Amino acid sequence: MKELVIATKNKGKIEEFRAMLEKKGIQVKSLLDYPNLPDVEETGQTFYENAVLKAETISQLLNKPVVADDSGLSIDALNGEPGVYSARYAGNEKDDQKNIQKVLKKMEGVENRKARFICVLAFAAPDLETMTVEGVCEGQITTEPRGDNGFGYDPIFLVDGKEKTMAQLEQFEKNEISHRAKALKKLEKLIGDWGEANRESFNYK
Ligand SMILES: O=c1[nH]c(=O)c2ncn([C@@H]3O[C@H](COP(=O)(O)OP(=O)(O)OP(=O)(O)O)[C@@H](O)[C@H]3O)c2[nH]1
Ligand SMILES: [Mg+2]
Repeated sequence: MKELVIATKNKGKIEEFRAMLEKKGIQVKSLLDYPNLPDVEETGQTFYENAVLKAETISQLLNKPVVADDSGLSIDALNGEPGVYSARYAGNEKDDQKNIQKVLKKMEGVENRKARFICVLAFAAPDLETMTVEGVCEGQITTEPRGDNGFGYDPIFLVDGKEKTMAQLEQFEKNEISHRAKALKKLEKLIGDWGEANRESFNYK
């Protein structure tokens, strides 16, 4: 089986990449499989900068092809917050419940609830120019959490065109419409079939 390293420690992301890629014969590894690697500090101002930083740093350290995901929630009425700070919006402990409560508090009484999830994927490989793609999923912020699936802000994100929050969708349904799924589809178009990417230049094992 071919393998692909996703430069993330986020278990929610890892699960989604596994579900989307393993059915194509790609075994997904994550930074949890490489516990000795240093943390990559997300110093960028944009999803693009952070995704490229994570992908290139880890690809250089492992000398392998690596995909990194930098993603977040952008709320119109909050001028795009929490944005690149989505994971740490309510503090460095990256607590999903605290992040949700902070958003709901800021959105109290706010009429315009329009928001979107954004996912930028960067693909870096030895001797290859790094590629980036973006996927967007539009929706509305609810007034209270609903549903137990997914991770992050999923329970307060009502997906446009569905009468459910992202956390009320089954994983396979989220993986049909999510920002991450859309970005991955674009990346697959750029790379071609992951099997095709299994060339020496990509150093797949
Ligand atoms: O409800 C959600 N459904 C999603 O599908 C989703 N995708 C991203 N997010 C939020 O944005 C942060 C990413 O920040 P992020 O890209 O820096 O990742 P992270 O720090 O969690 O892990 P890593 O990949 O950097 O190791 C996450 O923690 C979440 O709060 C999501 N929330
Ligand atoms: Mg992060």
